[in-house]
Amino acid sequence: MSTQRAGRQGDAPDRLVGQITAAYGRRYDVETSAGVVYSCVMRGKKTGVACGDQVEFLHTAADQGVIETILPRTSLFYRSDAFREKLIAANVTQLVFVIAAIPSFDLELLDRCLMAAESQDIQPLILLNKADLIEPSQAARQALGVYQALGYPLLEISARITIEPLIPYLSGHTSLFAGQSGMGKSTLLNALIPEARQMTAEISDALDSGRHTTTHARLFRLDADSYIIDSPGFQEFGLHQLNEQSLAWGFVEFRSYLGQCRFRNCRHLAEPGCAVLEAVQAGAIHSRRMACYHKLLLLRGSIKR
Ligand SMILES: Nc1nc2c(ncn2[C@@H]2O[C@H](COP(=O)(O)OP(=O)(O)OP(=O)(O)O)[C@@H](O)[C@H]2O)c(=O)[nH]1
Ligand SMILES: [Zn+2]
Repeated sequence: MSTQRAGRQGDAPDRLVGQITAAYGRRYDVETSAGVVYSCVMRGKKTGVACGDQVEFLHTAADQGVIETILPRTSLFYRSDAFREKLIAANVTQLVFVIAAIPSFDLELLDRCLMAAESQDIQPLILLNKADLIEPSQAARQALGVYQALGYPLLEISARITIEPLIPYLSGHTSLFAGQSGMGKSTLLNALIPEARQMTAEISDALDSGRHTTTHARLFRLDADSYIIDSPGFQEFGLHQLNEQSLAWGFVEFRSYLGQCRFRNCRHLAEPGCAVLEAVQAGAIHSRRMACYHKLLLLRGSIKR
């Protein structure tokens, strides 16, 4: 990715198009197809722009701009609770969910990220990092077998040893790297894109955060048609944006049973003749996944307990 900055181009503000390559605070780096980077803010008090978004902006001064319009997106990966939305990345085609045996991982976060990806037609890839930790990885591999059986690709890797096996999976995609803190996202990214380490340090310095860790989403070019968006680690992932139907649809193994229940408006809780519950009883749907669905309904306030 070029780090060339914009120069002054006359008095009348030009209207330009570019892509958000970094989102920090209320400032955004926007890169044009010519590889020029502008530091932009949103017009007025508007928010709602994410790393990866294509935007129209006015070139106001030197390397500065004001974002006027967010162009239509192909996808938006985000989380939300009852009060606010946290946009993570736009226009991604693949979610690379990074997980590792150590520190301990939370499968519910994986379930939730899969929901968010499924609802936006983003293709998931589960990346089990730290495969060099042989014993602990054994247990993780077993736990992740459930997802493999659902058809989700699972790749084992050790970022410390080599990231070579990951490269073919990234080709032609805009991949979002997401996961809990400490799973090795930064190590992976630094191995894939050596200048990423420097950029993370620069942002930390600019924000005076004193921590050289991923605090904001950032887009990197891997090759001519492959991009990576790195995102800060998270410990929770709300899905308030998804209604009951979208939640049920997000569990891929429910899909063939949806529409088969006795009641058309079945919520798959305890209704008689529920095809999804019958599939759980028959062992065709994992009870932990069903429990996760019920918990998500409970959190939405859709069911009372
Ligand atoms: N054994 C082993 N350790 C690894 C591997 N990859 C990363 N680590 C270690 O795991 C720790 C966390 O790695 P990071 O790359 O900082 O993790 P992160 O997911 O970016 O964490 P945040 O920046 O907090 O989101 C570091 O001590 C790494 O050296 C690996 O393949 N094997
Ligand atoms: Zn049902």
